[in-house]
Amino acid sequence: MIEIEKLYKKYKNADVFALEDFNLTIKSNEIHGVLGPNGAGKTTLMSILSGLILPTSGKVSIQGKELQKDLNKIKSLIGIVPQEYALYPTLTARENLLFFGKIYKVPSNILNDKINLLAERIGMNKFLDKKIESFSGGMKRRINLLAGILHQPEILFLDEPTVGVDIQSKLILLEYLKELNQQGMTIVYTSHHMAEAEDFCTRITIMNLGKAIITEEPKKLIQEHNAHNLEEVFVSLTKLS
Ligand SMILES: Nc1ncnc2c1ncn2[C@@H]1O[C@H](COP(=O)(O)OP(=O)(O)OP(=O)(O)O)[C@@H](O)[C@H]1O
Repeated sequence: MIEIEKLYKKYKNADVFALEDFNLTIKSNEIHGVLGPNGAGKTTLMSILSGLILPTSGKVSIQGKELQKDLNKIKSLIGIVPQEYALYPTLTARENLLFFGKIYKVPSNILNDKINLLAERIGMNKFLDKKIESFSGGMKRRINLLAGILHQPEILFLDEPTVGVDIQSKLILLEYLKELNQQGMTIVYTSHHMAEAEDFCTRITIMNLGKAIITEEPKKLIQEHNAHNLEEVFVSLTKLS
């Protein structure tokens, strides 16, 4: 479970808060979508939850551990798949994954087998010994995902994992993420694709201007707003006033 209370973030030299009185509880085993227009604060939130940047104030606890106090313990419980590729282009996919496996302290006697197994699951086993620079966007995203889950985290943070991805890679990614969720992984993801989020997420939070506007199951939200789909609800709740 992730508990976020009264979270504020103001970047140096910024005039406004990127996050302002942000409160949210993400339950275990959810696929939780964090949705919002450009600049809403999604990446800022994900970066704080992943321990990459510090909040200005507020409290975050992950699996009962306070983020600022127990960051090292929390880091072994979480996986991070950032918006930008975290991969070294001149190394092969396998070399990249070996590197991430070592950082996350995956035992070296099982690391290579694990890489083979996971790569096979997402259709990348034939490409493991090819350099990242030769990969399409979808292939990079698939390897990027494996880099974030090699250590079997309890919670996975994904920032726009399907951007620049062809439909085949997208389906493979989403199907595999659902499978990981069924095996017990909590998934927190950001996206601008409302149709994708509607189908993929068990609950979503719509945020705007640094604040959480609403948290609900997509179907309930659509019903409650008498809308046809999530996009309609999203547009009406984030309208510029
Ligand atoms: N490093 C930074 N320094 C100063 N301001 C920043 C920085 N990063 C983000 N911001 C500001 O914080 C606010 C929230 O940005 P953030 O990137 O978290 O939004 P987002 O919802 O992820 O947007 P997008 O959908 O475009 O990725 C914006 O006003 C942005 O300009």
